[in-house]
Amino acid sequence: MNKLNVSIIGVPMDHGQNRRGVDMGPSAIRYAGVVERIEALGHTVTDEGDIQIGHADGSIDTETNLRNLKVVTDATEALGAKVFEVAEAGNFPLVLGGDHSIAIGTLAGISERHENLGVIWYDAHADMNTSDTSPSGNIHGMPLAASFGLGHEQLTNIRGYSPKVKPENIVIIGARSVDPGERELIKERGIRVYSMHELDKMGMDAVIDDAIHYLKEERRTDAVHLSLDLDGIDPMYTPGVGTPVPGGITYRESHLAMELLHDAGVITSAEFVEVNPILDEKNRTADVAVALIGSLLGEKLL
Ligand SMILES: NC(=[NH2+])NCCC[C@H](N)C(=O)O
Ligand SMILES: [Mn+2]
Ligand SMILES: [Mn+2]
Repeated sequence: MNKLNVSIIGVPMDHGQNRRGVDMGPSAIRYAGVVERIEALGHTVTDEGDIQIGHADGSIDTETNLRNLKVVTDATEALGAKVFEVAEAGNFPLVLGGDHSIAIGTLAGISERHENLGVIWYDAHADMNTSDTSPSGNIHGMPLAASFGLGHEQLTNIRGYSPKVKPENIVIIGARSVDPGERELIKERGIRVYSMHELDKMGMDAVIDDAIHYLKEERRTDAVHLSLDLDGIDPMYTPGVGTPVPGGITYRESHLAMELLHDAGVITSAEFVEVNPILDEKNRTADVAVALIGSLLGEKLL
């Protein structure tokens, strides 16, 4: 099997939403043994440490309807630079969140190196709001829209270019909570969504197969980023998330998904986000994140 040089980048940020504690996600995932788990598979791991995150007061700006815009912009800019640097060096970027707003930075760093990036968004949510449609002002509900160029200019223009991805190169898996503005965008931009409905009908095996075929054969993407929000999984397995939605993907289905993605060899970068140790039970959610990272990077029973 292909051995990787994995670069771990922690992003202890909780300013993209309003439940404190998700900034401790990177420590919890490290504590759950992520480095050892990856090294045991024969990969080399460099822990690049954490991106510096500023302070913010948590208020929503009345003019922009955005919470903590400045600090999120600064953090995603710094993350984008780091991701670009490690990817340029030939390493596999593995970003640990932190709330999902950090994906704005990850995608900014990754996409700069690719003509036709694909994205798999494993999430209960579509994260496709803009400041105009957001019910919360929370930037963690906006990274996908920002990455295809919609929303506040400071969010769309990280690293000085926009858009980062084509909407047709995005696949969402696990959606079950979608806001009205997001629903419109999904239809209008032709974004491929495997909601819980499709997952139940087709099964995870066929969903991943279909998604890979779509991204590689139809869309001809030259790299695929996996953005995995732990709330995509059912909260009975991952209680430590800020916006849990019942009726989610199971633990077993999620492992199968990671194994199939590994076997297909399509994923070129990944991030695991929204682990909130304050809301968790005995670090279970971080343990699931580490186990899924193991499967994604080649762990097998026998
Ligand atoms: N990354 C997440 N957990 N996002 C949750 C977003 C929830 C809701 N759609 C919002 O815009 O506020
Ligand atoms: Mn989510
Ligand atoms: Mn999300």
